[in-house]
Amino acid sequence: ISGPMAAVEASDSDGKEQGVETSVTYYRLEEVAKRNSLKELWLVIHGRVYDVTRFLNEHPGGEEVLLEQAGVDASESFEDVGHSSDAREMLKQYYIGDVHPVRTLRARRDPSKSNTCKSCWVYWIFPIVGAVLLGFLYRYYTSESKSS
Ligand code: HEM
Repeated sequence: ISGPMAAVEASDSDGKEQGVETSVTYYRLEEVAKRNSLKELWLVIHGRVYDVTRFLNEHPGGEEVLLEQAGVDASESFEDVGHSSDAREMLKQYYIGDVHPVRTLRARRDPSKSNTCKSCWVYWIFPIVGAVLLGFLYRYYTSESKSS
């Protein structure tokens, strides 16, 4: 699954005209993680995705720290610094969307995934054991027929 998730439009009286402003684009963390270079740098702060590519050389804290947080959840490091309210205001201009709430979906999917994996393991181990056994049986019988 790749590409930004379909935009979900907030209901608005004139939704069609305002669609671009009122819609929220959801990005999966995998999508954000790909933008981890100087060419394209996204990071997550409090569930929101920010494209800070053009902010890199403007950041008073330097581009190094942003590169370190590239493509990941930077909420903690952002708070640790104790950014000013000015800095928080600046976030808005780099906001591009929210993190897709995929974790709950995955949590639901994972147990079944491991279950099917267990069973598929069983499915291929039986034929292999069977084939080895057949091999031994074949050798046993052919050696017996030779000796007798
Ligand atoms: C888009 C996100 C960010 C914005 C808009 C931003 C903005 C700013 C601004 C305006 C300052 C100047 C001080 C202030 O006003 O608080 C600053 C300082 C600083 N920022 Fe950020 N920042 C962001 C993300 C981060 C992240 C993820 C880190 C990771 C550690 C970080 C580390 C720092 C540090 C260390 C300073 C202190 C610089 C100093 O004290 O000389 N920033 N940032």
